[in-house]
Amino acid sequence: MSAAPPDNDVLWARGIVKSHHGTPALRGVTIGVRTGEVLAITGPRGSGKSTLLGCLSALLPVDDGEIWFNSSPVHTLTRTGRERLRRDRFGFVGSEPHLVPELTARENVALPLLLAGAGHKAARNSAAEWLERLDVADCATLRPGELVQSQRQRIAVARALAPLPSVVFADDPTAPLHREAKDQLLRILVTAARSHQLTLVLATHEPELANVADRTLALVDGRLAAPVASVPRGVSPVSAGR
Ligand SMILES: Nc1ncnc2c1ncn2[C@@H]1O[C@H](COP(=O)(O)OP(=O)(O)OP(=O)(O)O)[C@@H](O)[C@H]1O
Repeated sequence: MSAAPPDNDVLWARGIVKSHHGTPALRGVTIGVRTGEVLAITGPRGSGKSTLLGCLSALLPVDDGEIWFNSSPVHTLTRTGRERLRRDRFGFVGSEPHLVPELTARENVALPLLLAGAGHKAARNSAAEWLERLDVADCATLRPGELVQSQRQRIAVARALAPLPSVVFADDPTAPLHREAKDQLLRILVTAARSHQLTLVLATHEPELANVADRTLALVDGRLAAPVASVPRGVSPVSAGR
């Protein structure tokens, strides 16, 4: 019989274990993500960051352990249930912006809103606002092939945030960018998440990028190490290993 997840955690996982074709990636990770926080997961390449984000975001089923979203179990959901949860409640930004090449930037950002049932005009207006917020309004009518990588990545961020998901997962979103564009994208992502009270879980192998987070946890070889930094914003710190 399991204990109930803490009330103020939007996501809570206990003892999650995950292997890829026999290669262990997570070896028993317990983690809570508080509503509205910016949580950075750091660790060297291969330490399990992407796998952890994949499990928390219901992309990957766990081999063992529990995951709860808003006090509802995720680990018992069927594939369809996980897909629905991802579509309705989560947003994603990867290191490569997977935009639809045939659509303009504005149409790419409007797409998830339309899929969620928004009207054409509302989706179009909201997409335009998000492009403005991310400082790429002038790209609205251009297609991904006409944009540079940093612009495409901003559009991918706009697309992930526009539906106002409960949790945004960003897996090394700045990886392909040069230093200045990295800092700008990260700043803009975190600012947008904070101003809309979105929870952001950010995986990065660049520890200095985690400075923007409220809390940083480090993964080492599929296990969480002790917290490496904590910048609480009016809330008391919580240990990694609850
Ligand atoms: N699809 C897969 N098939 C086989 N092994 C995998 C797969 N995905 C990840 N792994 C293995 O699982 C372990 C954790 O990988 P994961 O990608 O989660 O780490 P990471 O910290 O995100 O690394 P990176 O920073 O390089 O993205 C590694 O040993 C990796 O080789």
